[in-house]
Amino acid sequence: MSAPDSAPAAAPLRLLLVVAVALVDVDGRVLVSERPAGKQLAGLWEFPGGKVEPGERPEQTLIRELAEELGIRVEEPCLAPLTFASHAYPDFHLLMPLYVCRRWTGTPRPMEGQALRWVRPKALRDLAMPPADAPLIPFLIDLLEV
Ligand SMILES: Nc1nc2c([nH]c(=O)n2[C@H]2C[C@H](O)[C@@H](COP(=O)(O)OP(=O)(O)OP(=O)(O)O)O2)c(=O)[nH]1
Repeated sequence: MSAPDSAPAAAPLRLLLVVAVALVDVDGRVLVSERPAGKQLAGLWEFPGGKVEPGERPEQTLIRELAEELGIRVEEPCLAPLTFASHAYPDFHLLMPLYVCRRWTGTPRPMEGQALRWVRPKALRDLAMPPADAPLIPFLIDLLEV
């Protein structure tokens, strides 16, 4: 058998399913959270959320993450799908549905010591966010900016 002419194809990137949410306040601002020092993408502002664990539905993941990260309670019918991110990082491919939520119980607070900010959707363009998040911003502007 002869050797192949071209180099072997690179191994496919592992697909990582992460779910995120834009919490929207009465003024139409969305909550972003700063990734802590020491983690990948540290210092960048992201939407609350996290990895979908085995056996979880994405909505269950969000409800769990919002309780853990922000100390708020969200009911599943209050999570409305908006769009998704599909982005190749060097070591994995991120698939990240983005939900919108306008109703929750409690006041979001930094349960893990992370910095939090409420920002207008247009102001997200000036914020340092993970590269996967940039294509999500126009959807939030269309939905929320008058
Ligand atoms: N929650 C969230 N994650 C995002 C966003 N944009 C983006 O690229 N990500 C990436 C960063 C991480 O690689 C992954 C989220 O994983 P994660 O927050 O559960 O995990 P992590 O990296 O903090 O690490 P760990 O929980 O395993 O310690 O998705 C976003 O807007 N929100």
